[in-house]
Amino acid sequence: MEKKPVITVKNLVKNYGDFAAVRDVSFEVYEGEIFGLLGPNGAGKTTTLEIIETLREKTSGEIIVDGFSVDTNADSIKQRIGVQLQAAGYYPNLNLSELIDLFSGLYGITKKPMEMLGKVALTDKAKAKYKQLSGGQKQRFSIATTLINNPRIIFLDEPTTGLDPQARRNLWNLIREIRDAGTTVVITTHYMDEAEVLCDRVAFIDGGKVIGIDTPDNFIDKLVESGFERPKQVKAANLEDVFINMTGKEWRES
Ligand SMILES: Nc1ncnc2c1ncn2[C@@H]1O[C@H](COP(=O)(O)OP(=O)(O)OP(=O)(O)O)[C@@H](O)[C@H]1O
Repeated sequence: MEKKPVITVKNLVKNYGDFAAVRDVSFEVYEGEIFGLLGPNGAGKTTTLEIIETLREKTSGEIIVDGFSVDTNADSIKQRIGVQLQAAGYYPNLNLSELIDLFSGLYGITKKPMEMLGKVALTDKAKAKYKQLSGGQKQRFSIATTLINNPRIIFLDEPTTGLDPQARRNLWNLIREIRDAGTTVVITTHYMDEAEVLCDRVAFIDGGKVIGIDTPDNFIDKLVESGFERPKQVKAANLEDVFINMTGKEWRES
């Protein structure tokens, strides 16, 4: 199948004063994939994402999102993407249903709150306030808000940080469903197990530069071919398997 780029980043540079946070980043994200940006703290992932999202100015380079340049068509890009709000953006006195109404109004569109909440299995929480939700429910609600404007691409910055193993798996399934429904997903994560099972392709960023880009499988195969071996025989299960086995495979939220 022909891979069609939906995001093109060419020679992106971002300096904060004398400090070069992004040094020369180039990559493409293909339509319909889950694309992971991986790298150590401070590598420049969030800066890169925020520039693509038109929330931050670049120093130089070229960025095209769904055919539009961030330089000349930032508004068209904003209409085509979904970005997670920081928790502070959720007005404390409104319930989930009212928040969806509010955000729909900001986009100038009408969306049925129950339909949006249904996409993330939160209809029974329609009358709850954001602060009353569990960590997993908060993340799911936040993902629902990224879908309100029927975006072509959504951006998820560390969406599973702090979640328990079941909630994490539940969120992976949700993200896969969103991709399968035709939305491209760009995600950052510090969990390599998550990137391995979830991402179609990943880019490693370090010191403001892309140091590798490929499918997780290809990266692992190449490392093994190079003679790499794990220092210790890996056990057939790990502590996370024990956790899931003891607390039940089904996701729950008490
Ligand atoms: N507004 C700013 N002013 C100055 N320096 C900044 C600013 N924002 C980010 N930086 C610096 O730019 C570098 C890249 O930060 P960025 O947040 O993009 O990294 P990251 O890869 O997302 O890290 P993390 O994994 O910790 O979220 C860091 O050294 C950071 O301190």
